[in-house]
Amino acid sequence: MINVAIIYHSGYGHTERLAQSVAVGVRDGGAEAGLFRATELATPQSEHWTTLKAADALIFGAPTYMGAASAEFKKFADTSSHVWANHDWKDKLAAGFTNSGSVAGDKSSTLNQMFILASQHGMIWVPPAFKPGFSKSSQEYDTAINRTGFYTGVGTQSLDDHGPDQSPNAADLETGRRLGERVAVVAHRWTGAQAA
Ligand SMILES: Cc1cc2nc3c(=O)[nH]c(=O)nc-3n(C[C@H](O)[C@H](O)[C@H](O)COP(=O)(O)O)c2cc1C
Repeated sequence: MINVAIIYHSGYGHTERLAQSVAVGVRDGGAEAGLFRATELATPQSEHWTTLKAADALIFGAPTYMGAASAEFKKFADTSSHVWANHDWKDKLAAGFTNSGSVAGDKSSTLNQMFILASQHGMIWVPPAFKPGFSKSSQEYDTAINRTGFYTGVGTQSLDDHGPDQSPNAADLETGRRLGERVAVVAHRWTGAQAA
């Protein structure tokens, strides 16, 4: 069975909600989903590195803090240099998601960081391939899929005065779910495995 690992950080829970939706999508795509906190992968001694080595795809997730992935996610990325040395992740699929308070908020920087991390590992990047859902007067910002209009990965918006039980909204969570589903579907094509 295809195995997809989602490695994420979330300081206040909003990105964690998104990560959970991405995991639902992976399962909807017929694959197994594992959720891993980046803080549990802060040292090379973590047992989770073995699990990641066996995965078919890795999906990276982090909040955008000060125009970049959070420091905890960056710590995980830096620690991954020990598997970079062995090319453990070469030819695995990769994708990314981020959440932040502003509509834009420099989320592109975080998604580019994840794309570069994947490229340094020799991974194959899977963009969401969703059209921007809010670019016509007939569309509603609050209900649009990919309402923030990113192509590199999924970028959602949570309101700073709302808790993770309220925000990101249903459309953003659905956008994350679709990313997980897409990665699972592409992983089946890439590996030739049958969907479960
Ligand atoms: C230290 C810090 C820096 C932040 N920087 C940004 C930023 O650059 N752009 C933005 O849109 N929001 C920014 N925010 C808002 C967060 O992205 C937002 O609160 C998000 O929901 C946090 O996700 P989390 O709950 O998963 O930690 C920042 C928040 C914090 C705490």
